[in-house]
Amino acid sequence: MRAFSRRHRRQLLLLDERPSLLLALGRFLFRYRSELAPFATATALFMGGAVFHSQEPDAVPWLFAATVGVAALTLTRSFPWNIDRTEERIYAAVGTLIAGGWLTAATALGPSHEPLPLLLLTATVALAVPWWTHRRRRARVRVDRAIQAWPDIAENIGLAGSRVMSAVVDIWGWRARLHLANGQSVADVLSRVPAIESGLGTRPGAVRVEPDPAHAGRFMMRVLAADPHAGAIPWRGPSVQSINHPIELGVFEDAATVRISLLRKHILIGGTTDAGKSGVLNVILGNLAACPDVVLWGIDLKGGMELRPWASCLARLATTPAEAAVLLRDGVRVLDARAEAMSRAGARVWEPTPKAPALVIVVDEYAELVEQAPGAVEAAESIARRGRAVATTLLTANQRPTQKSMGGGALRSQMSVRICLRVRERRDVDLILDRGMLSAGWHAHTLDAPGKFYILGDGHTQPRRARGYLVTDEDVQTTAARYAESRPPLDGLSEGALVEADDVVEGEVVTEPEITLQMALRDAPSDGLSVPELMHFTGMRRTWIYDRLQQYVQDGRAAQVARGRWKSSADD
Ligand SMILES: Nc1ncnc2c1ncn2[C@@H]1O[C@H](COP(=O)(O)OP(=O)(O)OP(=O)(O)O)[C@@H](O)[C@H]1O
Repeated sequence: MRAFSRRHRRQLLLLDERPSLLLALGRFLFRYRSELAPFATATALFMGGAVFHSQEPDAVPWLFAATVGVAALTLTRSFPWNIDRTEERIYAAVGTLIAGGWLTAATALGPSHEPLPLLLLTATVALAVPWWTHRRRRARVRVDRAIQAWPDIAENIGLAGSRVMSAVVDIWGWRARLHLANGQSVADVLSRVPAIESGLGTRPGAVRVEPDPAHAGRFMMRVLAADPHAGAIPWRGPSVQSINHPIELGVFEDAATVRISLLRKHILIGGTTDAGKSGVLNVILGNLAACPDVVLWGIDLKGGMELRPWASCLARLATTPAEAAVLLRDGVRVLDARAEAMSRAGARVWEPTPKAPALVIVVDEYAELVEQAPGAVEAAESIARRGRAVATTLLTANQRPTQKSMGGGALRSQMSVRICLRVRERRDVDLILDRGMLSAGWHAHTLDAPGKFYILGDGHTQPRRARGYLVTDEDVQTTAARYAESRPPLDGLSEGALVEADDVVEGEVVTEPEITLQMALRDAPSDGLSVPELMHFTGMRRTWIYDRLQQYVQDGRAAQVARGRWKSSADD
């Protein structure tokens, strides 16, 4: 009996707590205020018409003039609604004309005068349909509801006390700036992203959280209704014809284009196997190949696997540790010669032109260089330290950034553009981007598709998430073939620095592809080697090979042993 009465009392209590019908109606009206706005406006007009008709019947000319005036201002100046889109302005002007016109007629005749009520109803429904279906309005309403629901969501997921400071709707979704309660951190928010997605009712992966660089107790939340990174974004070819202009690399999360300047910038690309490192490298190389004011040299110690497809656009390609060491040493010589000439001329920086091109040295897998050619590292670091002003820069791709290969951060600190694709080890984020980036919330190990990366550009303290364009093998082939013949030679000053150097043999510069060519001819089988084979060994263009062969034949150093096949004349 006692148990029954307790239950009974609890039921009575619950009944008491139930919101009253009025409260529920109020909540419904408030929640759907945007959808109900056309009916609220029609009701207000009806009542306004009744008041004006009985109290101010002489206001008719004023109301008419005000209606025309406001409609004209709306159309021409967006006033007083402050809307930027033409179609929205037209809608607002038409709505103003209809509402003002009806109010004027209701003031003159009375709101119940036939056919005014029917006209009001018809106009309300006709104007309500585009209002209800308008995408931007619906997006704004969704955001409003999410912001209202935030305190409850925050409480449920352990972020009680956090609040939305501001929110902006854009074409891909919305962004909000939030303030955390005392003692909460961005790391707490990051660990609750799936719970936030569930609370907001979005698809998984729709919510992105970024720290506010200015305040540890604030963060930015990005909610993507549509994901610009959902699919591969095809590359449309080079976007520049000079290194003086920023290249287009891909697309940020908010669908803005990623533009980076390569002029006087060392670039570090890092990412695990299949993260899309070659993709990013190819977008950059594709753009640089189209620039007649850049000379490209390449080092690829994985047998040229990565850079060989670009061989026709590379003035030099080193595929062995010895070749890499020579190439980097020459890079330093170019740098020194330029620096000296500039200091003589009192110039501050080397301005690249087709006659005085920039020199970009591409190093695929820098860790490999450190391991296989440790003697060359000093030259690479020297270029990293001193090369910017003389437009002699490094572009390195790293599958395995190690503490050792990054020189304890010395090399990284010179890299002004850092691109971090998906990494296998969480700590690699700090090696590629910067120390502390992992704990600050840049979780590159969670990037979920190839080509997605965080980019830390010159002058920015916070990385941004983006996806690179997808460059296919055919894109590489066609781009390399298209620009192969228009690649510039090095300027006279830089060439001169190499000629003056100690590897002069009887007045001729022996560069490392040339050494490879001579060795290949010397070691060729008795029926010689074909030009495509020699191109494969040296990584050089057909014309370059023919030039050298012609010269060697003249000098008696090589001979054509069969049709199209060559061998060294000296059988040593
Ligand atoms: N931006 C991109 N968008 C979509 N897919 C991409 C993108 N970049 C690369 N991919 C795809 O991802 C796969 C791996 O790409 P890629 O070869 O560039 O990776 P990687 O990091 O260079 O790998 P590895 O280190 O093994 O050479 C390829 O199948 C490629 O088609």
